[in-house]
Amino acid sequence: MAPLSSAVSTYTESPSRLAGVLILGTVFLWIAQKLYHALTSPLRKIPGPFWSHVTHYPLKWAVITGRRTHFIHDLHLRYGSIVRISPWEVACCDAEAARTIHRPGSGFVKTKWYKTFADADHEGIFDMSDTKKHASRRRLMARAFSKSEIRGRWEGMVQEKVRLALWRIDKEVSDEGQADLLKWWTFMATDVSGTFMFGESFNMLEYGKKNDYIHVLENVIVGGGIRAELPLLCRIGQHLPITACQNMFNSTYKITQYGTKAVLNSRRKQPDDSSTTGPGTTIFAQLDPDELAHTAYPLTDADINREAGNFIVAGSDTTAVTLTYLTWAILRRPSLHRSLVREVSSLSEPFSDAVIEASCPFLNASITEALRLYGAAPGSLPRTHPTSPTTLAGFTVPAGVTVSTQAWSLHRDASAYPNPESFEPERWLEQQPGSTSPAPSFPTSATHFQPFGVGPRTCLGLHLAMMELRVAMARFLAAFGERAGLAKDMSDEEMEVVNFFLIRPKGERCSVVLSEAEGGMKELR
Ligand code: HEM
Repeated sequence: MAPLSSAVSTYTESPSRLAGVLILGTVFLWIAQKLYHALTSPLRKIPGPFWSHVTHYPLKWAVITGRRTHFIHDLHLRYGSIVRISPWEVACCDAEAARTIHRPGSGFVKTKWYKTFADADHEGIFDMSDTKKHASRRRLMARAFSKSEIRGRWEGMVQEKVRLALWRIDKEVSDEGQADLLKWWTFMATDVSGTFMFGESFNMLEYGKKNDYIHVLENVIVGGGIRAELPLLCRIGQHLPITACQNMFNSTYKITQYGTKAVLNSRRKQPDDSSTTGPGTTIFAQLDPDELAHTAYPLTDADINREAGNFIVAGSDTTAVTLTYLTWAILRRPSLHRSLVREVSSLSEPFSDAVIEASCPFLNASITEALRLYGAAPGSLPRTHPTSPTTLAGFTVPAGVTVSTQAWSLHRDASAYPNPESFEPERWLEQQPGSTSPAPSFPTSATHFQPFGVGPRTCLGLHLAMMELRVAMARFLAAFGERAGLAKDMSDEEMEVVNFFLIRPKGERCSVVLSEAEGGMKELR
């Protein structure tokens, strides 16, 4: 017994040695537990890098550095259409698997990632995981967000905001030599969203500079993306005495404050409740009256407040960023730019969204192509099946595991899109038999095209977003024609994509110039 008691007394008399032994012991147990998990995990047969068996930190690093979509895409290129990206998460880039996960009645639900992202004490349509409650909320909203209602009630407002944005772009070029499209498209989309959800424009286009609200909006998306993946980092950041951290991680409650306007304005009477023409007060004043009367989940003021916050976050930067990349991609290709100017100049004024959709095949194909390469929300859409294992791309994925699909990779699958990284609107044009002009084919149901998500959780604002993209791009081309071009100091590197749930250009701007030409800008204001 003597040697043992002397060993024990050596450690108790030397606290630093004892601490060393405890640390070594803890590290040993941690490694043993990780190895045990790696060797016994039901995910161990799914292809993936060795680290994915034991840690999620390489993935989390990609999140913090704004490269999550690229990181997962590289893993798909190396390991195939199904890949393990962390000890408990699997990514699929397989059209059939995407259908299995997202089809109605699949049993897959949104994971708690969405609740952490939304960071609200009251759930909304974006983060609901109860499928019955979600279906009821969608039915309530379906009529107000339908294409005919969106066009009938809101097109005039969208056309007006677009005109104002173009006028501001023209003026900024006159005053400063160039104009920042990312800024003006963001102001335009935010003013549209404000009027649509809250019944009041933020007047960003009139003020012409970022206000507190825009900063909140920028923070809420980046902060939400980081919070959802690294909650601990966010909890620490919230309490650090650093303004940038506090703004980033505490911004959700400010969005909710704006939501009270939506509640007040939605109570105002509609000019004409029954018709699908005429302006709206807010989108919440146009919900389906039958559903409102009979739903098992009535819409309270707190719900309206929450949904208004959801919609403004979901609907502003998404549209603005996609539109910025669309304009940039067109201006980089002079021959495409020329064709589009020609196509739009054949429209007679005042042309409507319906006319653009029906008469501008090249423009519609360019929008589709921009959504393929630069749709603003191309990242993982995490889902889980709470009760059953599922076979995906030939592998069994147990119940409770997070599975995700990312449009970024599906849209870059060379088997569906030859030369996938290249912006080629022509790939969406089909020659109709007997016709000399191309016709657009917008494959909304195609399994390899999911810029707005897919299945019952597909984007609610799709028709509003598409109308903004069409009207803004057509009016830009009509107003500036071939005078518009990228500023000389704009590099491709500045437009490289960074990804914090949504994507953004790395350089945070997209500057354009307008060359001198007879006549100046056409028909604005
Ligand atoms: C180009 C613009 C837009 C893009 C690329 C886009 C993309 C998406 C995507 C990919 C989803 C699916 C998210 C998921 O399944 O996890 C989604 C959902 C959603 N989007 Fe959009 N969106 C855009 C514009 C808008 C607009 C203008 C609104 C206006 C209200 C909006 C409202 C929503 C809502 C409420 C959801 C959640 C739907 C649900 O879970 O039932 N989006 N969007």
